[in-house]
Amino acid sequence: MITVGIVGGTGYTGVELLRLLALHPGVEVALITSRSEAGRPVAELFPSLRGHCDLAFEDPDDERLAECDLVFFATPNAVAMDSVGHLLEQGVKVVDLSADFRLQEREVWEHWYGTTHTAPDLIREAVYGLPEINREQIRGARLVANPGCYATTIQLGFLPMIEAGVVDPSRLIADGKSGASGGGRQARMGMLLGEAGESFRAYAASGHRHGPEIEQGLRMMQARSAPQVTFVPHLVPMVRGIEATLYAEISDEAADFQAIYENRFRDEPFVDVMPWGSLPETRSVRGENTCRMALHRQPGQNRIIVSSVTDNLVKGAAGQAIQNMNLMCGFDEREGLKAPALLP
Ligand SMILES: NC(=O)C1=CN([C@@H]2O[C@H](COP(=O)(O)OP(=O)(O)OC[C@H]3O[C@@H](n4cnc5c(N)ncnc54)[C@H](OP(=O)(O)O)[C@@H]3O)[C@@H](O)[C@H]2O)C=CC1
Ligand SMILES: CC(=O)N[C@@H](CCC(=O)OP(=O)(O)O)C(=O)O
Repeated sequence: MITVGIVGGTGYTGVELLRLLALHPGVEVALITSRSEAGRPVAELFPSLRGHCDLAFEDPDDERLAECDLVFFATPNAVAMDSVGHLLEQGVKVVDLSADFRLQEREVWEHWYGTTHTAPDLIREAVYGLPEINREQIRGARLVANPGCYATTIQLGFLPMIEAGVVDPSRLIADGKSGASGGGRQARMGMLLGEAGESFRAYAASGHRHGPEIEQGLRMMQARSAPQVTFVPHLVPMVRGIEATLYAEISDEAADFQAIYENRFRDEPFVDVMPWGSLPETRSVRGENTCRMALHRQPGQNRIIVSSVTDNLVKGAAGQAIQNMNLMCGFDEREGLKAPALLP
């Protein structure tokens, strides 16, 4: 049994960690932080956790966190970096759901996140937490940078064709759509029902911070030339889910893409390749730690198309964080993550 702490327990990914960890037989959640709700019982704010969690929120305190075996940071960007060094020194493992340790180049991180990195020495140590490409490094890591939700959905969708070298990595397109929970639980005008409901729009079309994260991930997959991805996200008036439609130009006409994808992910517990021509839906992964995808090609065209879906709060965040914790702490990778999707 290990003890874990969650920093940011009132946010969408924090409460999703609580929901999933309630069913994990090897984990005791020992403390949950919130500055705005300190002192309030967790199950009072989230009645779905009545009977599963008898803790009250407490103010974040590094000394208290240092009593845990592992700490999840489910906090906005640029928060974890101030505490991680101290926790690692105290022998605590860390999974950071924010972006603080995802980008290996400090200057690139500072450009996209608009602030100075306060723990640059830890950037090199952090392991990018996409188990499908980094499983062995994650097992030995003290600090895991959990990938972004779009980045997970898009990197997994491109992974087999990039590794196999059967497309041009410099001409990739990723058309992403996310539900509103991807933007977090804090109040924002653009996320109000009256603003985002009954409507559909692109955002960050001139550059999103997951763009460099996706390209860095594709470089780890051994792209033969520098990968370039045109990524445009969209906000969909639903709560959970991401669908990414990916386009790549085929460089090897003899390649059997369906076989490449099925072989690459055959032993992956959390990636599902559907039959050729299928259309995965976000609701097929709602609440589930799965990335589900399917391949298409239009007649007479040299583009391969992949439709890839995840639940942004599960495989895109809390589920993947628990998958990483399982690897770091020697549990079965699937522990606590076996439940199928919620339908309808
Ligand atoms: N939502 C999603 O789909 C995904 C989110 N992520 C990333 O995960 C992280 C959490 O996201 P999400 O759950 O949506 O965020 P929310 O905005 O919903 O929640 C943020 C949480 O952090 C706490 N918090 C805020 N500021 C601080 C601070 N300075 N110190 C300590 N705690 C703080 C808040 O509580 P309080 O203010 O009361 O302390 C709250 O509990 C973000 O970095 C996000 O980018 C990654 C993948 C997907
Ligand atoms: C709908 C919506 O706003 N989605 C978020 C998803 C990104 C996210 O959560 O990623 P980080 O972990 O890098 O912050 C966004 O586009 O900013």
